[in-house]
Amino acid sequence: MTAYVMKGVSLLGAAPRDLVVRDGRIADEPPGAGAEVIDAAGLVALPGLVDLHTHLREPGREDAETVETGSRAAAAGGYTAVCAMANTSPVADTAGVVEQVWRLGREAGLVDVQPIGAVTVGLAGRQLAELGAMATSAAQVRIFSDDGHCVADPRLMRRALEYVKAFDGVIAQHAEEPRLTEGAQMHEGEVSTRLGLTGWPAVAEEAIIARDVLLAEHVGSRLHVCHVSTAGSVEVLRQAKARGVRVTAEVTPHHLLLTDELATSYDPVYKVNPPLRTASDVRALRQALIDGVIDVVATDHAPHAVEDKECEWAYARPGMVGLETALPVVLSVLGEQWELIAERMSRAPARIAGLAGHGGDLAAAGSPATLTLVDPAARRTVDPSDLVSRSRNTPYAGTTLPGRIVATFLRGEPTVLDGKVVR
Ligand SMILES: NC(=O)N[C@@H](CC(=O)O)C(=O)O
Ligand SMILES: [Zn+2]
Repeated sequence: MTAYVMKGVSLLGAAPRDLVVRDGRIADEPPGAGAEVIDAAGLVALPGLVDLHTHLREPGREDAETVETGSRAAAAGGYTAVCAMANTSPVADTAGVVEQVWRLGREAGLVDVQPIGAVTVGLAGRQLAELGAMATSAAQVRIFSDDGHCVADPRLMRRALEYVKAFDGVIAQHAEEPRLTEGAQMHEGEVSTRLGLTGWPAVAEEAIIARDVLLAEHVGSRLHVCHVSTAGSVEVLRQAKARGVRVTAEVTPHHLLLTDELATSYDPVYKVNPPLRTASDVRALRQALIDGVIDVVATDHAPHAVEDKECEWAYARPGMVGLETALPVVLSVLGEQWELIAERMSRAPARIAGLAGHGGDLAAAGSPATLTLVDPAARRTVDPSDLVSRSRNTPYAGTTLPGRIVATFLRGEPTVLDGKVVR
């Protein structure tokens, strides 16, 4: 195994030093002859990023993304682990499907692909899927989600929370009261009124989060809230956390940066679920991320084929790709707060997903060399045709963002060097 020495690298913004990688780990002895030298002057090393919410589309929509192409996009974005959402076709609601995704991830070998299992059979919200069989499968599923759909039935949600408590699993909820979002096309507010589009009200998210934190408190189980998008949701979470409820939450890069005003273009690239909200929601989400009311930035990378996006707004699928722009967007929002970025994009998601070997301390000799090197001084104008992902539905085309991922290492092996995916 090749040894590496990263010359003049800054660990989370600290003074420059040399970082030696040997036998897959951070070493505190000299690299020895034959080590590859990486000129890392001006670069910042972060623990490899971990995404709790990635749609890899395999099995079923390999024309939009595969485990392999999504893994490549993840590595290019500085990720070393991704949690693959269950809304594939067939749905990841059996041990067989989660094992298939897990095995495809291992074969691609670029990031650790941790499958998420469905909560209910076929995401239909009627009966619990075989959570135990998925947990004890080779994929060792710990996170369950019907993402794309809400587990709307409170009795099923309660039973799911009870079931996973035995193995310290977590239910990740897509919080959307379906009766309040029938026919919804965008955020319900001033802009939707102006455009005459059916609105998706903030309360449809907030009502489910309020219910679910109470259920999680009652059961004493772990709840994770996917893609929090409103200021009101932040307040519900703040109160629940203050009471000691075992709840964690994520926000997407796009909800930290973009607003519902973009819908005035009628360009479906801005159509996403939950929808882009208002500027005051964006402000509340940023503050919650800084405060820790929101634990994690998760991409909700949602690749879609051209025919599903380049059509009329009403017919377009919701979702945007995000793996390759997540860190640049977060840098543009938070600035170079490296400790905070490492916590919200690597350590906290690794803890929530139970991914040992991710979110480690790069200053500690013996830690896995699972890391990413970022050039914070570089700026990049996003060109959809440059994306590594198989899909092109980025809302940032033509936008200039700070930060470039120069290299990514998974257990001492480079997956990205000089900004290019190695394999
Ligand atoms: N976020 C989206 O707009 N779409 C996701 C599903 C989801 O995360 O709800 C998808 O699978 O395309
Ligand atoms: Zn969702």
